[in-house]
Amino acid sequence: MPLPKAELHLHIEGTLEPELAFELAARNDVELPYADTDALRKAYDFDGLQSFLNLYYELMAVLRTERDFEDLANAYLARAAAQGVRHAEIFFDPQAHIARGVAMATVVEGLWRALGSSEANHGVSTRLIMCFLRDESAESALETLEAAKPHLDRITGIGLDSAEVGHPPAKFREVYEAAAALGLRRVAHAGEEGPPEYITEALDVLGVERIDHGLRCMESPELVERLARDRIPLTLCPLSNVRLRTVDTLADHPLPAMLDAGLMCTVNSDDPAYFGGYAGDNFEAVQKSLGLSEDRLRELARNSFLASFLEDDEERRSRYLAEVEAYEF
Ligand code: HPA
Ligand SMILES: [Zn+2]
Repeated sequence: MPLPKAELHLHIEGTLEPELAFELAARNDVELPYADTDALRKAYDFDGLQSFLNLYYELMAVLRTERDFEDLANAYLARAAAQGVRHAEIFFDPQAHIARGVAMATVVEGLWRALGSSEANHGVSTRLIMCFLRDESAESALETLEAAKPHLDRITGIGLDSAEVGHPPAKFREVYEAAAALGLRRVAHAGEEGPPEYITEALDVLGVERIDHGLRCMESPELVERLARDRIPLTLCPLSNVRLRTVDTLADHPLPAMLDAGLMCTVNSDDPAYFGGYAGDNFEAVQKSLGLSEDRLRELARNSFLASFLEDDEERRSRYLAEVEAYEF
């Protein structure tokens, strides 16, 4: 039995495996510019975030109907469950779909068909986090929040993703304030490719409760001290960092130094179909390459539940935490 864990950094569009991409392309009569799954997999050779994002947005063309989003989410939940994920807080990128003529309702209700029955079907509790694309305008983010208003019973929080450098968090101050007023939880990608200042800005200007990635905090001792003191969760994605060349190899990943510095780290998969592994694969990879002790692995699993948005279900959180403490390696 794998170590029980929560996944807090997972883009549902990044779980689109080549086989499902071709299945949906056939179903929706969409032509993909790749001969087959092998040819597509050969395109998974990224030299940074933008080269990945180009393919990530291109493949979304196959997602058209509620059923497509439902199938995508069910495929992820089944794989995640098999790797010990007991709770998943799932990002989605509505602007990337609305721009292609796919309505917010199609995306959210399609995902919900899988998420709403996930506990019964997969034994995984879920939350949905709507991300704004930071390389789109602040006005577009506000329009997206407006479009989401009929669906807020399905949506727990907001996030910020896509191309980071040149798009500082403060650009989205207004939409984060509006979302907070609606009772939405707030997270943001920061310090993946962007500088440590973006992490500080996400905390101070956007009021985020967790930082997605946050790797580059290690360049600022003052920031590390603050993040550790305030127990700000960082949702790290080790295999993603290697594939997007944020670190050279897994053995060079700063996770051990981050844990030693007292940072509240969690381990997640980001876009598992593209980066070579799901949540459990990421745990296994850091265990093997970084020699993390069982205590450290248990700490990472414990952190994932402590950092999750389960405040409305503390009984469940306690149950998950008890599973972590009782786990035998
Ligand atoms: O790793 C990522 N970083 C930024 N934006 C993203 N959108 C999907 N995955 C990512
Ligand atoms: Zn991400």
